[in-house]
Amino acid sequence: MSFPQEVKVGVLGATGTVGQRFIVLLSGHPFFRIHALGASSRSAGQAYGKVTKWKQAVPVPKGVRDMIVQECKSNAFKECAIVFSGLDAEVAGDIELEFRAAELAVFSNAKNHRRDPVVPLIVPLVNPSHLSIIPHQRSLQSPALSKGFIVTNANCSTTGLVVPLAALEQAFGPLELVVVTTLQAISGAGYPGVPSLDIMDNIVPHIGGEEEKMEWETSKILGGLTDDGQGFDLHEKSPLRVSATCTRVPVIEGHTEAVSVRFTQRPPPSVGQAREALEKYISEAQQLQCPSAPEQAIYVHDEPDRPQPRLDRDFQKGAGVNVGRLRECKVLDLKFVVLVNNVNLGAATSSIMNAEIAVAKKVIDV
Ligand SMILES: NC(=O)C1=CN([C@@H]2O[C@H](COP(=O)(O)OP(=O)(O)OC[C@H]3O[C@@H](n4cnc5c(N)ncnc54)[C@H](OP(=O)(O)O)[C@@H]3O)[C@@H](O)[C@H]2O)C=CC1
Ligand SMILES: N[C@@H](CC(=O)OP(=O)(O)O)C(=O)O
Repeated sequence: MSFPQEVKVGVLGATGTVGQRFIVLLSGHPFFRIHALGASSRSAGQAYGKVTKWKQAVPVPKGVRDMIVQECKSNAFKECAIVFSGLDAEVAGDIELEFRAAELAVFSNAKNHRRDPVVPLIVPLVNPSHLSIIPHQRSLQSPALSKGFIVTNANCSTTGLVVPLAALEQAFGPLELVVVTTLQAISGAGYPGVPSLDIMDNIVPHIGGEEEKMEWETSKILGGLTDDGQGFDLHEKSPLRVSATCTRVPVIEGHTEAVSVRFTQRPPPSVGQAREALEKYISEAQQLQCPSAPEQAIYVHDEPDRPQPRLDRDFQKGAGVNVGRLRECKVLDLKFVVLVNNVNLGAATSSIMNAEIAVAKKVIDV
């Protein structure tokens, strides 16, 4: 696969937790070049390095430190072929619509447009085929667009869940039931996020709206397109029931999830068969040789005490999914533990990989 030499990109919400990870990843990217940065009026007009409460483990990249942060208005981003959004969901909806209307390709982390019937919700290691709805999305705008569109990536916990589920469905047919309990890192709540007095020495057994997102998004991602290619079938030919419990734990980065699944296929696959299917799973992002794709989409740990967030969240630059403790479930069929880096594959890495796939598939003309 040959990629272009240089593609100008912008980052909205550049000062936030996800925005900062975008900056780190894009600064070392082989062909995406950071051209414009946007945030709120509190930050606009000031140098990025001065206004950002930088929390990454590497210094602010030199080329970005002195860039002036813009207001999130499309005019300041018109030279960008791609705009990544790490905007607060309070404002992301309208800003992203304005950018799309200005013929910009928007790759968003925010939840606002995920349920839109013509906006693809793409986890790059699972369903890049959903990009094929974009011409229809453009045709529905008034006036119809030739370049602009919105692609969203999923909730960070959903992202970690659907990769092993996709591998199991590909090998053994539709799943029927999924029960998942998450232990989510505090970075998932942005900065400054959860007060230290709430999370130290504690577990908070509720994250507003999170369980509903996991239960709904999973079917859109694992389902296909409708027969006319103009909508999503939401896995409706074989309805998938998902029950999620989401908790916040005192971990800085990396969401852990305990998952049990039941297959429609009887008898269900054995532990050994499932292990092989998970390990052999190859995503389209890998086949297209996207630079941000992991070498292995799912790494299966055999040690009984892995995956662990502190040890495994940066494996493969946080671009793959860790699975461990694969075993029989005495209530459903199989159970296992997932670890996903919520800020990388759960957010910035997925957006970047989605954009790489869109470039590779020529959805974006660069
Ligand atoms: N953190 C995570 O693990 C994940 C987050 N997400 C989603 O990604 C998005 C960003 O999350 P996160 O980085 O954690 O959030 P943060 O709160 O850390 O950052 C929010 C960003 O939005 C900007 N912003 C706030 N208000 C406005 C406004 N009125 N106009 C323009 N920009 C504004 C902020 O700019 P300023 O600094 O100027 O205020 C900041 O850059 C959210 O939608 C979140 O739900 C998705 C998956 C995972
Ligand atoms: N709610 C997630 C992060 C997030 O912002 O999710 P979403 O993009 O679905 O709103 C967490 O707390 O870990």
